[in-house]
Amino acid sequence: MGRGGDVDGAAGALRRFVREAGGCAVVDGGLATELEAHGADLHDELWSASCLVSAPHLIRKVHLDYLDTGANIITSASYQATIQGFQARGLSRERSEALLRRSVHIAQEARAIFAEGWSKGPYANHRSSPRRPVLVAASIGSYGAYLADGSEYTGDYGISVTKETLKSFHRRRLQVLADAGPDLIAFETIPNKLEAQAYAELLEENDVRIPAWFSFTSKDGHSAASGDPITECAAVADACARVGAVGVNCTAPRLVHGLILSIRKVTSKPVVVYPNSGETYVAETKEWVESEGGASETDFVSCVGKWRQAGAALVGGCCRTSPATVRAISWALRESDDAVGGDGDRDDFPAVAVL
Ligand SMILES: C[S+](C)CC[C@H](N)C(=O)O
Ligand SMILES: N[C@@H](CCS)C(=O)O
Ligand SMILES: [Zn+2]
Repeated sequence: MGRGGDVDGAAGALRRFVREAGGCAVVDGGLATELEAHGADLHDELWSASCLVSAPHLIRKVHLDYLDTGANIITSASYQATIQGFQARGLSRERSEALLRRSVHIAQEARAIFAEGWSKGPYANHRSSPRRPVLVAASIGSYGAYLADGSEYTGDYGISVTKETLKSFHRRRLQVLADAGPDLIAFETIPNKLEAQAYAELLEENDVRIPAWFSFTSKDGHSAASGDPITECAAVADACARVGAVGVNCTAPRLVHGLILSIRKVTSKPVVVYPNSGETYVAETKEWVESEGGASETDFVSCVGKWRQAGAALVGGCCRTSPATVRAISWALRESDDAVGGDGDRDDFPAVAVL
């Protein structure tokens, strides 16, 4: 990824990847959700990052399950992994940084195991084997994730938190994760414009050469969780050449279509959407409860073709979605591909590609 003049660098790289993935790339589903489904207890300030210490093998298994069900992008277990959060638990700075790097390496190991399985499989030497490219995204959860109070769904950090606060909070973590060698950096559940601005400045100042995506949360379909218009938030991402895709995650499925249309008004970068199940998160108990008018997983997958038509180029799931959701998304995209006369490249035969 070039600096300065290479203005379409990150977006161009993502566009090429999406094309290679068959016209729409499949993002994995909820990582924390699936860790819990396998018995992990995430009632902890570190949430899913606690598994980096207690159950790295489980993280690798969940990544593999998402690869097995069709994901083109797997997202590391670093969403709530922060140096500050680990240090608050008595870990040294060195150990905290090692855990951040480990989150990326676990995902890379899963990809290697997956590719190895296929290379020994019945299609290994098939001349016409189609390819399934796979990228590892390093997750960076918002400041609200670290606060562990659900503020990634409100954007309410208090007036004492400035752009500089956010930059100094994220700076070293971003550098450590970038140095671990992921293919992408996924800035997830961004609840306000201020944090997007902080990330954009950090990407430039730290000269991060790995393509990023900015993914916001929304509760109303028009604005980020804080109330900042989604068009203004997406415009921050659009203005940063190091951002390759813009979108929303951990947002109710019923809001996604309108959000795609709004985002497309201010950017031509690929749009990424990976909604949650439509349920509501209760931070005090760290449990999910049914929302009024919430969509079920089935409703969500039936919308995938429409989201693609609206311009989504990367589609997956967030909290309360599973490998079954990802399998269904993958199939839905294949169907929509057929409907729009796509090139039919989507398949079950993987090959590893790096941007
Ligand atoms: C995306 S939310 C469900 C992550 C967990 C939250 N930051 C918490 O610690 O409660
Ligand atoms: N990548 C994270 C996002 C949480 S909102 C996860 O799936 O657990
Ligand atoms: Zn989520």
